[in-house]
Amino acid sequence: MEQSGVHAAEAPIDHSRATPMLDVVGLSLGYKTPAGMSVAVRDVSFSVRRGETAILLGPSGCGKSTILKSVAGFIKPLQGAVTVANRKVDKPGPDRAVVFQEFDQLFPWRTVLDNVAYPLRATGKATRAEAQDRANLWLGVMRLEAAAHKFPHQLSGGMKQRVAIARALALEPAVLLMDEPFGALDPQTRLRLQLEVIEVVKRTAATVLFVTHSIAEAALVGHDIIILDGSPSSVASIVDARSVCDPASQEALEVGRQVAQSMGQEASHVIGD
Ligand SMILES: Nc1ncnc2c1ncn2[C@@H]1O[C@H](COP(=O)(O)OP(=O)(O)OP(=O)(O)O)[C@@H](O)[C@H]1O
Repeated sequence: MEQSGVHAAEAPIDHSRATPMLDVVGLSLGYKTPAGMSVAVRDVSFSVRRGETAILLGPSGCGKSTILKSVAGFIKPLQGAVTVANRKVDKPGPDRAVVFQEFDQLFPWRTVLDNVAYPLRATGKATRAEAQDRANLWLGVMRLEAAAHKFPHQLSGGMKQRVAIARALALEPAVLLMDEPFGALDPQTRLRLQLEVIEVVKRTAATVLFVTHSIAEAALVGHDIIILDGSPSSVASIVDARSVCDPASQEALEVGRQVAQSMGQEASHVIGD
């Protein structure tokens, strides 16, 4: 999103000219275990263009979160590299912000406003007054003005996730990383938040890497759907979902079918996932 803020990219993005913001090249990742190195991901390559959302999709345990953590800088590659805006990632940094699935990722002792403002001050991105202004702005974007002075325990799960998203976006990261952010929500709230995130991503030209194991969510939220398979996993295929605007549309069904086929699943699974 780079210094754009909310005002930035209200103009539509010309995707044909969009350049990669995130590049993952030949990435292999693993975990040290008592029995030796356990390789989780092998030779994964993909890129995410500026202002677009890429989905990591695949069965449980295929390495989606592992890749996301590596992009965040928490896990070092065994091989290959991650670059964000042409800078190699070797540790966590302010150019990447992460939203997790868990509702308890907020500071319980801080108000909603302060949850969003505090990281801006702590990272030196803003003075106290600027941080408050920016936090108020982003609470507005996520329709949370009325909750500004509440504490996390007074919020619903969906509201907590919206605060976590506002907090991440307020940092104006080059890449926003989302690890199943709506996985613990009821279907109705989940759909509402999916549509809100799509709208905010469009307005702010955020570049997003989004983990899910829902085909329907992938088809709705993503521009590209990166399908992982195998053990250790690698990229099985990448499906273009740019045609999908409505979860109930023919286009959504068609993309869902393509994805299901790549994952070796029955197309009927798509509708109910
Ligand atoms: N800390 C760890 N130590 C050892 N192995 C791990 C660790 N974390 C994950 N793994 C293993 O790495 C592989 C990939 O896990 P990961 O959590 O990235 O998968 P995932 O696709 O995100 O799964 P899910 O959809 O269930 O969240 C799995 O085999 C998992 O058991």
